[in-house]
Amino acid sequence: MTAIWCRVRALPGWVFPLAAGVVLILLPLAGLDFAASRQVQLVCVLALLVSGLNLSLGYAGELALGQAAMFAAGAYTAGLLSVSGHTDIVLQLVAGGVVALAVGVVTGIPGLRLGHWSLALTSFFLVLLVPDVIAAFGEVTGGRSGLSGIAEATLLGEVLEPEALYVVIAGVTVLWFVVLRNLVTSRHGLAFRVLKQSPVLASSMGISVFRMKLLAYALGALPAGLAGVLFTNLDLYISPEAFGFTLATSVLAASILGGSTSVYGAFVGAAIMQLGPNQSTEFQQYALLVYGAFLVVGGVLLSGGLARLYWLLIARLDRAAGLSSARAPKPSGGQAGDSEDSEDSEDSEVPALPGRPLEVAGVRKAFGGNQALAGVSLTASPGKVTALIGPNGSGKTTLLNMVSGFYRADSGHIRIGERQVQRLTPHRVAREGVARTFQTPNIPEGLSVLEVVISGRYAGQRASMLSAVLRLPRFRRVRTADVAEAEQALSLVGMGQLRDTEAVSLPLGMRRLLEVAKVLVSRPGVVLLDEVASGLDEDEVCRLAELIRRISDAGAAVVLVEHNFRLVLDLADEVVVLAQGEVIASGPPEVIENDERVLSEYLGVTVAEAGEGQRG
Ligand SMILES: Nc1ncnc2c1ncn2[C@@H]1O[C@H](COP(=O)(O)OP(=O)(O)OP(=O)(O)O)[C@@H](O)[C@H]1O
Repeated sequence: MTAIWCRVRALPGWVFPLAAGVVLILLPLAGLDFAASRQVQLVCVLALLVSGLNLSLGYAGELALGQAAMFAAGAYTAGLLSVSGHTDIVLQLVAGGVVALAVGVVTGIPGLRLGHWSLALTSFFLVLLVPDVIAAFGEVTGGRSGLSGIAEATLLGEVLEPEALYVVIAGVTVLWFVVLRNLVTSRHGLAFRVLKQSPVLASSMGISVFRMKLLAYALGALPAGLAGVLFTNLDLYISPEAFGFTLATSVLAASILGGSTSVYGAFVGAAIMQLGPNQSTEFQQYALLVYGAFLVVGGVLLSGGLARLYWLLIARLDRAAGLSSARAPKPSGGQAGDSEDSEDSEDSEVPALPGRPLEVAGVRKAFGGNQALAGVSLTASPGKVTALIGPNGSGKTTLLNMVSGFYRADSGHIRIGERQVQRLTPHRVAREGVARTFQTPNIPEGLSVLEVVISGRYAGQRASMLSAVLRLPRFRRVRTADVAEAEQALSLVGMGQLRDTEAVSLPLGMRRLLEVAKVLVSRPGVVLLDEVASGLDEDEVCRLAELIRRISDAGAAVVLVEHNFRLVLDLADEVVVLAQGEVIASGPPEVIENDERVLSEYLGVTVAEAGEGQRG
């Protein structure tokens, strides 16, 4: 039994879904009657809708109920094309997909621009409006009594018989799931997962939060539009009631049930919803009530949906068979890399970094009446470590947040090389070559150590979504480079053997080193390290110090915010001391460690006491 399980697990992850897809397409050969065939086709239609929602809700973390509106857009596009004599299914699928995409973009932009819950609210109102909009254009759409006179679809001039239509519906569904699987297991899927958990982290890595969320929402419109076209050709009649709030809630319920962060969970959730409750006419009367109760209870009790239960079961079987769960594929179905664990190597080279000078001039920032920075100036040069020290609340983190674009300066300038960056958004600053760590390590859940490091390369190395979806050579080249560079960076921080471990499970010290490895693979020109040594044991501090030195030797301008005075004195080329938002001293470490004001304000000792301390 164990041997069989090990063999099954050794197969590539895509084998089983592909086999299931082939079975789905060939199902009529098993002698499906008309009713059963119709149900399977309705499952496909619902699964397309649910997978679109999963993309924005599960992957980009944006609750958007607009799928019903995009479904309607696809359905009415197909219906209207058909009544005007354009029955070709390919033409309808292209047109329905494009119109749904347009609806997604047009409704997504204002919702996402406003931020917070705005997309959820705008898409909610959009769904409420759909029946009224269809009714308002009654002369074209048939109004509340529906659009009839839809002719059977054709392909290359031939009418599609029911069996052929089945193959088209199942085929489009399988194709879309292949596309979705390829997308979410690519570096774009990784970027979506980072974005969902921490937009701050994502933007500090050069990912445009707005663009990525819009992309997920608009891309999710595509399967909804296709589903609409297929639904129209299945029923040959459409009316506004089919696209209302009840449908939107059933899509959301199926998404939560199957697991919104799962590709295939969308199909399972849709199948259960379609073959279960949606069958009963009695249920239809109370559908909204039941969906609502299900969302509340299911959302709490079944976190991660059936997909999570599935992965827990797989992990248990893996353990029973003696397989390391760390090597098991992630819930999204993807393996981050295929190569063997690398040996740690203290001798691994830090690649040359495109260092750029950072210049902060007269920067002021107030939070209400609290003047956090009162005209701070400093310069960090490439190839040098510039330490920023000062008592708690003196403004160090605020300054890092200003440089990386999270706060806007009230006045003053910040330059990276020749470029003024004080008005740029965080992801644009990151694209200017600024990489940073956070005071509390910001590591997304559910990512392996290797995936976390790979995510650091997202903004620097471009491979289009199309190349990811079609698995073009460019995608494979970038993926190979992603894995190789991430492994090299991990070996530099001495964590090569941990590449498949879940990153959030690491102790604090290792999470800090992991952040440094992630920073490194982004090939930064300016590196901002916010208290990276805190929580590290002595060994780790030594390894970190060595690493920081090598990063600056490789050419980067390093700004080190640190409370460990000894580390600062050992490592820094230049020290800038802040107190109450002002620079009270700056210079080489040997000057700073004897500066009376620094010793009294920062360390609370006199020069004589400090000297005794060092002698002791
Ligand atoms: N988002 C914010 N809103 C309001 N006040 C803030 C904000 N961020 C920082 N401050 C205030 O600005 C001042 C400087 O804080 P900052 O975190 O930059 O200090 P720090 O030197 O990094 O301190 P620590 O060493 O404790 O991290 C503090 O008085 C803090 O309360």
